[in-house]
Formats: sequence, C-alpha cells, structure tokens
Amino acid sequence: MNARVESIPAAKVAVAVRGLNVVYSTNAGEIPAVNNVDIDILAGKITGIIGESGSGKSTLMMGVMNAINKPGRITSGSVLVDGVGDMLKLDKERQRKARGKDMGFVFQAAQNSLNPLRRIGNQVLDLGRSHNVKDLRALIRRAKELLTRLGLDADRVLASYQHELSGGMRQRVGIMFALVLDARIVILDEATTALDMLSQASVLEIVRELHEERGLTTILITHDMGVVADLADRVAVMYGGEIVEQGSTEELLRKPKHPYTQGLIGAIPRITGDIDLAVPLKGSPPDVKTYMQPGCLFAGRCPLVMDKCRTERPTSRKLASGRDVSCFRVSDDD
Ligand SMILES: Nc1ncnc2c1ncn2[C@@H]1O[C@H](COP(=O)(O)OP(=O)(O)OP(=O)(O)O)[C@@H](O)[C@H]1O
Repeated sequence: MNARVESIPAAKVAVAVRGLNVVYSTNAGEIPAVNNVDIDILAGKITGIIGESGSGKSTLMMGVMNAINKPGRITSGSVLVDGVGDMLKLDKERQRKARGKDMGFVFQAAQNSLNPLRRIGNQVLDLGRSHNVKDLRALIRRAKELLTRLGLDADRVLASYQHELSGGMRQRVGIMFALVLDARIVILDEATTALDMLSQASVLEIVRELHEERGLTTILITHDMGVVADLADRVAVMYGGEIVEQGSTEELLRKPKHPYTQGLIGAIPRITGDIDLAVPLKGSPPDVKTYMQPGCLFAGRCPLVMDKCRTERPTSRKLASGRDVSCFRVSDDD
C-alpha cells in the first residue's frame, strides 16, 4: 500500500485520508467505489459527507476504519488517525481496538447488525469486555444515561431484544453504541433516517449537544443537505466515489461551486427558500459503464459540460478561498 502521508499535517486534523482507493469486484467489472480520496477531518468539528445513494459515502468511512468486507478491498492510500497511526498499517488487534474505543461508529446497516439473540444490555457488556473495560457497572450507567438522553426508557431498552424495538429505537440504540465507549471520533452513517422528521430533528440536536459537551470529532454521512446545513461545520460532497467539492458548510451553501453541489442544493426547497425554485437533479448516478469512461463522471448530467469534460477527468484543486473543487469550469474568480 502506498502511504503518501507520513505525519499529521499542522492544522488540527483528527483523521487525514490520502489517496484512498477502494474497489468492489462485481460480475459487471470492478467498481471504483472510493477513487483517490483526500480529506482532512478537522478535530472538534462536525463534518458532513453528502451525496446521492451509491456515491461512496459509506465505503469511504468503512475504508477509514479499515473495515471493508469482500467483495470490496482497499487498493491504496493512507488513513492517519491522530494518536492512533495509519489504520491501514496497524496490526489487526490495534485496529480492532481503535474501532470502538478511538472511533465510535454506527453504520446504516447497524440497526440490523445488533445480535438478535442477545438483550441490548448484554451486548453493551460484550462490547465493554471486548475492549477490556474494567468497570462494567459504570459502562451500563453510561449506556443508560445516553439512552435516556436519546429519549428512550433505558431500563426497558437494555432488557430488550432487537426485534422488540422499532426502527427508530434501534437507530437511537446504534448512536448509544457509537458513544458509550467515549470515543473521540464518532461516525454516524444515516443514523437518523428511520426517524420521523420531528424525532430526527430532536435526535440530531442531541448529537450536536453531545458533540459539543464531549469535544468530539463527528462525521455525519447523509444524503440530506438539510441535515448538513443544520449541523455540519464542514462538508465534503461525493459523486461517483470522488470528493468533488469540500469546504466550510456556510461558504459552500452560500456559494456552491461544483455544478453537482449546485444541483444538490438547488433541489432542496428548504435551502432555496422557495418550493417553486427547487429543481430536482436530472439523470442518474454513474454505473459500472460510466466509471470506465474517460472524462468527468458528472459530464452526462452537467448543465455546464464542455468537450474537455468528456475526455479528461478533473482532479481536485484548492482554490484561494481554501475550498477544494474538482471541476474544469471552476476558477478562483467564480
Ligand atoms: N458489497 C458490495 N458489492 C458490490 N458493490 C458494492 C458493495 N457495496 C457497495 N457497492 C457499490 O459501491 C458504490 C458505493 O456504495 P456506498 O454504499 O458506499 O454508497 P453510499 O453513498 O453510502 O450510498 P447509500 O447512501 O445508498 O448507502 C455503489 O456503486 C455500490 O453499488
């Protein structure tokens, strides 16, 4: 594996990802689900990773934890986690410890990945034991506090099996698992999508409070630009396995530069402020064939496409404003 970064850059970076590539082997060919991704996840901030379904958000974060399963594999890159090391080079045991203790996570599939045969409380104990937690009583106390905070009847939930909980309850339980070991870095993958709008807003508010109280570094994976607008300090926009634009949320929402980001934002009445002005993004995300073509993966859907876009693949450039954008059309003056 080719490690392009040897040390954490000077800014307060909790996770530095460089040149990360992840592919899935399928019958139709290899899908570059994460393609040459560079991102600095800043310590103490909430970073939103946004993009349509299939854009590679979950794969990127699974890659960060070096938890890609077959038929996927990491082909190159480095993931330097502050205080831990390169997740792609650590020995298996140190990686396992980092997942949970340094990086708490709840993945989209997590609400189904609870053990159906064990009560939630026992699963908290299992987690504690697997991370050599000495004071298991204190761990259960923390689990209860978190569950209560998340609006659940903690005693009842700890005594329940997964099938006794609704989808929304399981998502809250997932968030509890991500936080219960006091990890500093927390990855929440569509952690509130099974909740109705009101519950989603209140759970996200609690996530924000916990983030601030604990001084966490939080990564929120979502397809909902509204969630990013409400919570994230920084945002990375993914398309076809690449980060096409990243920067501070405030600036990116005020002046999106990549045509895909513009399309994503323009599709949301809550952000455009006028339902009549909201224009849905046309076309569909890249498929296996599109990946194989030269040129920009967004070219087929792009309102600003030029000839060059169909033959050359743009790479990410840092603009004077500090924004990273991967598009031939974008210049510093825009
Ligand atoms: N196990 C797998 N086998 C083959 N291809 C996969 C597998 N998991 C993901 N992919 C493909 O990798 C690409 C990225 O998927 P990923 O789930 O990371 O995207 P996502 O942005 O998180 O989407 P979603 O919001 O739907 O979860 C997609 O093209 C997807 O079809």
